[in-house]
Amino acid sequence: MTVFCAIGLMSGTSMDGIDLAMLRTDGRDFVERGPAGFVRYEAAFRRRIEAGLEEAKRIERRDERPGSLAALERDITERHAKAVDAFLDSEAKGWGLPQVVGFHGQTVLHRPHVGLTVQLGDGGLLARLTGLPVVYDMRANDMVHGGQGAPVVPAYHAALARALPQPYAQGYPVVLVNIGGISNITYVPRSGDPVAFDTGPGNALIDQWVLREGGVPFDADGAIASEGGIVETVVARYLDKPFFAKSGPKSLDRNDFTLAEAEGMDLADGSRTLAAVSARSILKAVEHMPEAPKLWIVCGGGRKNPHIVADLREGAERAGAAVILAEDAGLDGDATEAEAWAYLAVRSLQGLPLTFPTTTGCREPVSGGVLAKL
Ligand SMILES: Nc1ncnc2c1ncn2[C@@H]1O[C@H](COP(=O)(O)OP(=O)(O)OP(=O)(O)O)[C@@H](O)[C@H]1O
Ligand SMILES: CC(=O)N[C@H]1[C@@H]2OC[C@@H](O2)[C@@H](O)[C@@H]1O[C@H](C)C(=O)O
Repeated sequence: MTVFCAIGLMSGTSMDGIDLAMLRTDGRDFVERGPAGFVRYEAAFRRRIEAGLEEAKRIERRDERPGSLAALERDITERHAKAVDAFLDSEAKGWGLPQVVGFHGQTVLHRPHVGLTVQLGDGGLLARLTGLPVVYDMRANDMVHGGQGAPVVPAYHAALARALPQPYAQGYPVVLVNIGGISNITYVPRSGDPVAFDTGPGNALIDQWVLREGGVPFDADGAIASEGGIVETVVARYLDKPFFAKSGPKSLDRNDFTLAEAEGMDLADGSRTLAAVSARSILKAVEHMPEAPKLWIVCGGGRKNPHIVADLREGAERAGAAVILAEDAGLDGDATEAEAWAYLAVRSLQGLPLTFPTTTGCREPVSGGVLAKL
């Protein structure tokens, strides 16, 4: 068994900043989780990325960088390099020098139906700036092989689910749910391949709503939603969308769901209603799972919105399943995606599959990623 020390970097669809995490892993069953960190983007930079999403709509070939996107890609990469340097000097000090960096970059466009996914992130530049080998562009090869290009985290979710501490190790099928800007699930049966897909909007609509209606970037601890109620007609409008009737594999672009269905509510009702949309769209995913899960493990920033978690718990418990937070299972729900990128980089170095027919719809299990050496 060859164990690598790897660092993973994730800038997700919430566009709130860079998550960093360190792992020692063989890219298979052995995973020793290390320190994690986060560098927040200031509001002006988040707005630049948002503007970048608009410009990216013109992209037809994935290497095109129209308008400000080339400059944005360089700035995103430089920020990742600074984040790595600071992380190695602080949280990760003493954990050893990583042998590889797994670099997600920032998704600015995702159109799986035409085989196009674009992550801003210059792996070669990051390798030069950090002095470390970098594995990047880990979605593209999956698309070349007929996959959705997302979600890619399930290989790591499955490794975590197979190493759960007692009493949770009895709980199969286990579902790991990531409530990020968009939510995605990985269904892990007692044996066999994981099943995965995106489930719908996570926090992105809530963030957009509270920014527009209240001038704040997110509904911290669900405080705004606590003042409001669920408008069921709005929930129904969202859940009636054809996306929810489709079975997986399926994946979303951040702009596939908008606030169009939410217009007319006041700030608090909107926040509460969109939290319900987030939870119920995750629960609807059960319709597309091979069996009803026994245990849900919640990762991602949305687990800090108590309304999302309460709604999810209520629905899951009604179906006889338990809902726990990542931390209850000894995990770090903020770091899971960054850890996954570290894990996937090690798998990429070894030529192991990153994705499977049951996770992205690729024709056969495929590896991926591009290695930028020094
Ligand atoms: N204390 C909190 N209370 C409520 N919501 C929170 C809190 N902290 C974070 N969030 C939500 O979590 C979001 C960030 O989540 P996360 O970091 O998991 O997303 P991401 O990694 O960008 O997304 P994705 O998984 O889609 O790539 C924030 O934008 C916010 O909406
Ligand atoms: C194209 C893209 O960046 N998709 C993200 C997004 O954020 C959550 C969900 O949609 C998931 O499919 C994916 O990220 C996770 C990390 C993944 O690939 O597993």
